[in-house]
Amino acid sequence: MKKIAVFNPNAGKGINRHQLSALLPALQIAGIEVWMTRSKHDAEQRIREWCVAHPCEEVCFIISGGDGTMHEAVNGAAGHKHAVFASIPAGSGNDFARYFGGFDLNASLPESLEQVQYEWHDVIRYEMNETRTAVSNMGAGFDAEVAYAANHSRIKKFLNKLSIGKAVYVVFLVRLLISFRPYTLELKVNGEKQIYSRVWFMTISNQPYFGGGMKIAPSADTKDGELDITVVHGLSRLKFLLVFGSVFRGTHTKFKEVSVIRSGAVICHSDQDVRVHADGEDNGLLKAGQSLKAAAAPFEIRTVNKLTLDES
Ligand SMILES: Nc1ncnc2c1ncn2[C@@H]1O[C@H](COP(=O)(O)OP(=O)(O)OP(=O)(O)O)[C@@H](O)[C@H]1O
Repeated sequence: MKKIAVFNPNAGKGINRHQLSALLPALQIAGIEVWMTRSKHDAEQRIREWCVAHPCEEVCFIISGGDGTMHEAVNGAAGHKHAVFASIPAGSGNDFARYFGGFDLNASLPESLEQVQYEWHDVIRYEMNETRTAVSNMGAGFDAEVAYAANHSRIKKFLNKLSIGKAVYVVFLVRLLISFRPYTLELKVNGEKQIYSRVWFMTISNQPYFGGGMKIAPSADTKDGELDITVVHGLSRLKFLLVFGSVFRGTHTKFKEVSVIRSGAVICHSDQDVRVHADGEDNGLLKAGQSLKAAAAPFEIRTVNKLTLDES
């Protein structure tokens, strides 16, 4: 199988920039083509071009970056049935690798990649301004605002260099806790309409983790053909902070203000403009009254089976 390793030098604290040059000869000897992304959207664009040029070729895209780079890769390869994805986690959050597994960027990488097996998983196919795919999760509201503010801040890079990149989220979490305006959300799920008021955020999950290790949807499973929808609503600012803290342990679902719904598809409407993310990447504003449609697309993605690798 053809193997292409895609490195995002901008991800996380920049380990790719520092470690890749030492590993390049080994990757080349192993016949692994290496691309370094040049800008945002470059990975998606180049993968799309490669897939169009090689419609029938089996290929493994080994993505070294964070969830945003994997999101781009999966969307670049959309429709190419012969693609497999592997992760070398190098981002700040790395929720893809936390669930699907990942490889270390070290001298044994080419050898490890020789032994892998693959598994099919569901993805989230969503439609807002265009039709796209999310691998791990997407959401609307407070969390998307925090991610947007953090990713557009100058201090993220600085904190990443100090290996405390996640601290930037705490800074903006506190700031937005004061200014965020909860919204009214209408969901169409399982043939029913449900309305939630004072919504802080809503996530649509394919797998349990989001936001860099928070277990927002503890029961989510990428092979059940269902989306796990979590709505956090009707809370004071103080209680929201308490519930948000409990997400790290996955105990938030005990609160009555946290609704969990499982459905194959969902249509969302908000009463005000609300920010949306997909795999932690900003997806713009869902305008008041605009539809966000999402559905589980069963067994649409093949990822490297890390467990098999560990056992071999
Ligand atoms: N060469 C590049 N220069 C600037 N930005 C890039 C480049 N290559 C990719 N990007 C962008 O960098 C952003 C951050 O990448 P990514 O999300 O993978 O890392 P992260 O934010 O550190 O990790 P995580 O999403 O897991 O928290 C993405 O939006 C991606 O599109």
